[in-house]
Amino acid sequence: MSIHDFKGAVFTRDLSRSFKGREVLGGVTLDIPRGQFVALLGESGSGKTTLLRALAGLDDDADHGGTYSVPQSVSVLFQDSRLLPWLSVIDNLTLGLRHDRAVPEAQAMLEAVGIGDKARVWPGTLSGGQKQRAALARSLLRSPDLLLADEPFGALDALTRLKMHALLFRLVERRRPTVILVTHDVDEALLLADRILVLRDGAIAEDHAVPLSHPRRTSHPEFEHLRLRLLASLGVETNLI
Ligand SMILES: Nc1ncnc2c1ncn2[C@@H]1O[C@H](COP(=O)(O)OP(=O)(O)OP(=O)(O)O)[C@@H](O)[C@H]1O
Repeated sequence: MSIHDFKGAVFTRDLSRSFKGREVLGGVTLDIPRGQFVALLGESGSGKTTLLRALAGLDDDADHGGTYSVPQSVSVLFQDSRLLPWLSVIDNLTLGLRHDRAVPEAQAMLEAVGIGDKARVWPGTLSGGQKQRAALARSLLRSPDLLLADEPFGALDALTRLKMHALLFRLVERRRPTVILVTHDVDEALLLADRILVLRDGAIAEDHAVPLSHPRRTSHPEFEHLRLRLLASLGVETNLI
C-alpha cells in the first residue's frame, strides 16, 4: 500500500532515526487506524521517545530515513506539563487560539479535568497531578486527530495516576482521537489501549491486540495472561511476582 492509499491515522514505512551515526530507530513500519488507542512499551533506551518525537516532527537533531504520515492536527503531552509559569492556567490553555469560543471552551475543559476553580491561578501553585490535568486539558482543547503522549503520568503517585487513567479514558471516549501513549507501566497499557506495541532495539518486536471490553479489571484472566506475557517480553522475571 502506498502512502496515498492509506486512510488511517498514522503510517510509517522503514522509519529510521540516527544520532551521530548511531541508529536508534531501525526501520519501523506501522499502520494505525483512526481512533485506535495504542500503547508503546519497551525497555529503557529502546527508542520509544525517539519514535514519538519523529511522529511529532520534533527531531531536527536526528538523521532521518524512511517515510511517515500523521494527521494535520497533532497534540503532544509530555511527562512534565510544560505550562508557561508567567501565564495563568487558562491563558496557558488558550495560548495561540484566536476564536471567540476559546475562553469558555478552555474553562469547560478545565471543569472536565476537575480543576475548573484553578483557571486564574499561576501554574506554580498547582500540584503535580493538577499540572498534568491542565496539560491534558490544553492538548485536548485543540481537538487533535492524534494525541502523542510520552509517559504523561510517569511522575505522578499511584493513586493520582489511576485517577488520570480514568480521566484520559473518559475524554478520549468523547472525542476519539488516535492516541499513542508511551509508558513503562504494563497495567496502564492494558487498562487503556486497544493495541500494545513492544519496541526492542528500535524496531517493533511485538504487536498485541487487547481483546478486553471496558471497564477493564486487572483481575480478569485475559488481563493477567497478557500482563505476564508483556512483563516477560520486557525482561521481568515473572515467576518472582
Ligand atoms: N537527541 C539525541 N542525541 C543523541 N542520542 C539520543 C538522542 N535522543 C535519544 N538518543 C538515544 O537514543 C536511544 C533511545 O532513546 P529514547 O529516549 O528514544 O528511548 P526510550 O525507549 O524512550 O527510553 P526511556 O524509556 O528510558 O525513556 C538512547 O540510547 C538515547 O541515548
